[in-house]
Amino acid sequence: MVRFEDVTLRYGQGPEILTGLSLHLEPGSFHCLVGPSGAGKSSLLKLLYLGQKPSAGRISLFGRDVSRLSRDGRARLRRQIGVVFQEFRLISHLSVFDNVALPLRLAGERESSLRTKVEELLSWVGLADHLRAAPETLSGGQQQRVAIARALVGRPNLLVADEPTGSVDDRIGQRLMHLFQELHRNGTTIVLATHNLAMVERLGHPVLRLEDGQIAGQPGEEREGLGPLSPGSRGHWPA
Ligand SMILES: Nc1ncnc2c1ncn2[C@@H]1O[C@H](COP(=O)(O)OP(=O)(O)OP(=O)(O)O)[C@@H](O)[C@H]1O
Repeated sequence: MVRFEDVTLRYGQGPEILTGLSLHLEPGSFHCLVGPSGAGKSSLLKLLYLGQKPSAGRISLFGRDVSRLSRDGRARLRRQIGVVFQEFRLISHLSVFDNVALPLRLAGERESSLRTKVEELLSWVGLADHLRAAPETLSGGQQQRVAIARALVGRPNLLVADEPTGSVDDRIGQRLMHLFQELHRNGTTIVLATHNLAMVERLGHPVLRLEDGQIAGQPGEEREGLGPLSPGSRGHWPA
């Protein structure tokens, strides 16, 4: 599903953020990505959703070497990936409904069929009463839920989420985690970056710990994840 081979990333002439990183994530797996602030979690996710090209190395998604894809091929692949951005990135001049409907409209889905999907999902995340609202009139937590609904509405094969519960209260956070677990059970591959180690432990999925440009533990080697966090490793990273 996801294969990184010797991937290095630097921005311009800056330092290497990721250094010869290799990684293999099986289809249908759920991994939590943790590590200190600035370790490069968002950068790794950016590579995953094709928002950034690596400086060196090879990335394959769904069995395709992404560097060999045409522009159209990249766009098609990108449509199979749902992304929850840390800073939401909602489109301010579109309503809540239209933000969530956007991926389906771009994929050419008919209005009659997308309406039900969008309304159901927005209802599920507790925003049924805000369909016509402008994003800036919502609280941070509500905007985050719109961003999550938009990432999920196309039923992506790969879901990439950057701190997806950072702005919601515990109750909503748990509900969202249930939703992610349900997606995982339905076969979606998920990579979730977070500082919330309690949530990581609750989820109980394999952990990828990013440190010094590498997945900690086996620098440069292919990883399947590190297993659940041990109780002793709780609380190492600042929120
Ligand atoms: N577009 C960019 N241009 C230049 N440097 C960048 C860019 N994006 C990120 N960086 C740098 O890359 C490093 C890793 O940043 P990144 O956001 O990936 O870390 P992170 O682990 O997600 O951090 P946090 O947990 O605080 O969100 C940081 O030093 C950051 O300043």
